[in-house]
Amino acid sequence: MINQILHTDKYQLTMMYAHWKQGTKDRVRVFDAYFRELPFGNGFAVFAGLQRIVDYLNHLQFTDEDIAYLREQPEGFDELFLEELKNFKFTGNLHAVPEGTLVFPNEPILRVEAPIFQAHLIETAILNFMNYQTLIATKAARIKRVAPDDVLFEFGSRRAQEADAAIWGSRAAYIAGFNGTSNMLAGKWFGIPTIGTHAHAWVQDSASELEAFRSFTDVFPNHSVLLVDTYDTLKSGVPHAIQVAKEMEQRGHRLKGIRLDSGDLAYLSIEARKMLDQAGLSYVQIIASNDLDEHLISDLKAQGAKIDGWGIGTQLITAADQPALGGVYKLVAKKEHNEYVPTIKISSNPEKITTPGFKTVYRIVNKESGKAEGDYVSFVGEDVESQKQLKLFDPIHTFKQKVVSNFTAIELLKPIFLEGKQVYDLLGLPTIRDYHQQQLSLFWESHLRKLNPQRYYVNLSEQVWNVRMELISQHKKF
Ligand SMILES: Nc1ncnc2c1ncn2[C@@H]1O[C@H](COP(=O)(O)OP(=O)(O)OP(=O)(O)O)[C@@H](O)[C@H]1O
Ligand SMILES: O=P(O)(O)OC[C@H]1O[C@H](OP(=O)(O)OP(=O)(O)O)[C@H](O)[C@@H]1O
Ligand SMILES: O=C(O)c1cccnc1
Repeated sequence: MINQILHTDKYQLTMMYAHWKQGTKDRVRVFDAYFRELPFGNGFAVFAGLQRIVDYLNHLQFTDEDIAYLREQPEGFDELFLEELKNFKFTGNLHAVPEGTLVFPNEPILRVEAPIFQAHLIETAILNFMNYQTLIATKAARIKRVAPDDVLFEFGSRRAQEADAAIWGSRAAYIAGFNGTSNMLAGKWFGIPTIGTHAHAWVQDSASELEAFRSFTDVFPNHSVLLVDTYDTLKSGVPHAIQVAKEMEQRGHRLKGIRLDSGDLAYLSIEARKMLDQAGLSYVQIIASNDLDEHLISDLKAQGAKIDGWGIGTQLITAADQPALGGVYKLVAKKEHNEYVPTIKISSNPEKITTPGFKTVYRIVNKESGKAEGDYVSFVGEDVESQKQLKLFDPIHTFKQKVVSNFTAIELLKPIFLEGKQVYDLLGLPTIRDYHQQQLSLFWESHLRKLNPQRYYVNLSEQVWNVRMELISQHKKF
């Protein structure tokens, strides 16, 4: 991977410089990364982005060219500071939840503990990778929920917000259960199965539609999916596909599928299915594409559409109905004399008040039902695992509470880097996909449904809640 050290906001560098000037650059600080609101009105988000974050941290280095560029800046960075940057490397700790984990608002998904000099620099890139990939994995999970048994193809490269988004978005969709991508680079880099049909141009460029189908299937006798809507789907495209499929049968081959890319996909798929079945071609699959998303797919299913596979591009890869996840990276503790001193950011908007302290997060799973009861944010070092009972209460509406016993507390944050060294072996994509499915099985259906899901609570331990309240009253002059 490439060195992206200057993929940061300028204010990170100016704060670094100011710390360097004041002699405070090595103070160790703790930052939490989290988001405040779930995207798409969904009941959960799917964390993705860790692989890229790990690559990024492993390759952080200011090159001579980077330094020369910084030297040109009007702020006039001191030569000794630029010299210092030459030795820059990440020496801190990073904890994160594994990719594929279901995550919820206001819980730390990632925790950085590092000299402030480093912790500032990496904020922008970490949020950039986490926000985009988590957004796309979440969108993909919504699509997967409405078509759990169908084949889902990610077709978005041409419409993605540039190349990185296409490639990493494709990976995020695969984590959430997509079956393949049309993007060859994503296939090469990540081992995602690649698939492709053909474009209208193939048909337009041939002497006739029939000729186009014959020549394509001659070249790919076992992998052809024919696009049937170039001229007239039911009068021309499907009959020609049937004719060619029958000819293929004579040679011992099977047409894999047809693709519908326009018109009324419910009506056309039902009619095409009938025509294929009547011709004895029930094995030929019907793939649909055309600006699809989870709403359209679920609507098409309700209309009885006979579609086996879905090619999904624009709406998925651009998260068109909510193109950004508002994940943030906030200072929560200062390490002083080996103690973590909690720090808070107050806001007139209660949702923006941070949760102070050096914290971790547990998923509280009921041993009897096997289902998650809620997440529990505590200070690192609080003994959560061996407690007999745990009081879960909503941090804002504290009267909403329940006591759980007979539970397992699973710590979600795992050590990824310790003192700058990667200590976590990144999981392979098949393992991440399986893990994601296991994660889903921990949750009641009511939290997973697409429309108006039941809220899943993220609770604070009493200690965290008390410190938060103390700091609010210290700082806020009502
Ligand atoms: N039965 C259906 N119910 C609801 N939406 C549908 C149905 N069939 C298709 N759609 C969707 O309606 C939208 C309308 O498509 P569009 O305006 O592109 O028309 P089109 O017939 O596909 O024309 P074009 O040739 O320009 O692609 C698409 O997002 C498509 O997926
Ligand atoms: O619709 P999406 O979900 O983004 O999926 C990708 C689209 O890309 C291709 O279309 P093309 O680029 O040929 O343009 P079109 O939309 O006019 O068919 C394909 O035929 C799909 O329609
Ligand atoms: O292979 C396809 O059919 C395909 C790939 C990308 C975009 N649209 C269609």
